[in-house]
Amino acid sequence: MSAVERPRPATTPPPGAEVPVRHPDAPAPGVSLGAHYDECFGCGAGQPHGLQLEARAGEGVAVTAEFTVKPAHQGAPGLAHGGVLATALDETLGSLNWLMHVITVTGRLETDFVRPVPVGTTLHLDARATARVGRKVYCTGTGRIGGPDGPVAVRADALFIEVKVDHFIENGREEEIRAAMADPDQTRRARAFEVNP
Ligand SMILES: CCCCCCCC(=O)SCCNC(=O)CCNC(=O)[C@H](O)C(C)(C)COP(=O)(O)OP(=O)(O)OC[C@H]1O[C@@H](n2cnc3c(N)ncnc32)[C@H](O)[C@@H]1OP(=O)(O)O
Repeated sequence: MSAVERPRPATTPPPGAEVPVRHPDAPAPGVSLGAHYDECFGCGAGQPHGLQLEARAGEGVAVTAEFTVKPAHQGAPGLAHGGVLATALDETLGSLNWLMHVITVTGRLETDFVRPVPVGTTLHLDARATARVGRKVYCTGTGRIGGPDGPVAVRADALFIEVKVDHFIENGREEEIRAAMADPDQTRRARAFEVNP
């Protein structure tokens, strides 16, 4: 099949796609996004073996984040599990929705594992939204070791799909949904589902 006939990858925006727009109420560059949900495996403090990833707003629709690989995150001896690294990228990319004030879920996540990541390493992540088409948000991200400008260890392109809050309410387990909705803190309640207050 020639390059002309080859179908465009699902994570590559089509020509003429809209440029993602930062919401006027998005956190200022440098501001920590905090955890969107305490029990989130990616960012919540309530998950002792979770990634406890910390993201902060960047310029435009971009974020940076750090995650330190713990012994609980191993695949091969002394090395991070690839699925955990993909989770770190998924979480970082997912946090872009907070800057656009849309609710999205991951539809597709294409990950390249470029270098092994030893336990104890801090992965420096960055992500940005590149395009929007209807409910589809295209984004890309990298994870570097040795510092924010260090060599790339993992990278991903992803397609997130905008959903209504019903996506979580109708599909989530009832006890967690009830608890999250009963949270007296309005921002925390909203952010559990990534709904903007
Ligand atoms: C800070 C927040 C961090 C959050 C943590 C990180 C994010 C996550 O991990 S979210 C959890 C993982 N993801 C999920 O559980 C999602 C499960 N999937 C679903 O619920 C559904 O398949 C969903 C909602 C993505 C799409 O379903 P639905 O709403 O019916 O949309 P559908 O009409 O099928 O698709 C909409 C468009 O997206 C495209 N699309 C949907 N899924 C994919 C996919 N996997 N690959 C490529 N394209 C896709 C469709 O082709 C369609 O495109 P077009 O508009 O051009 O026809």
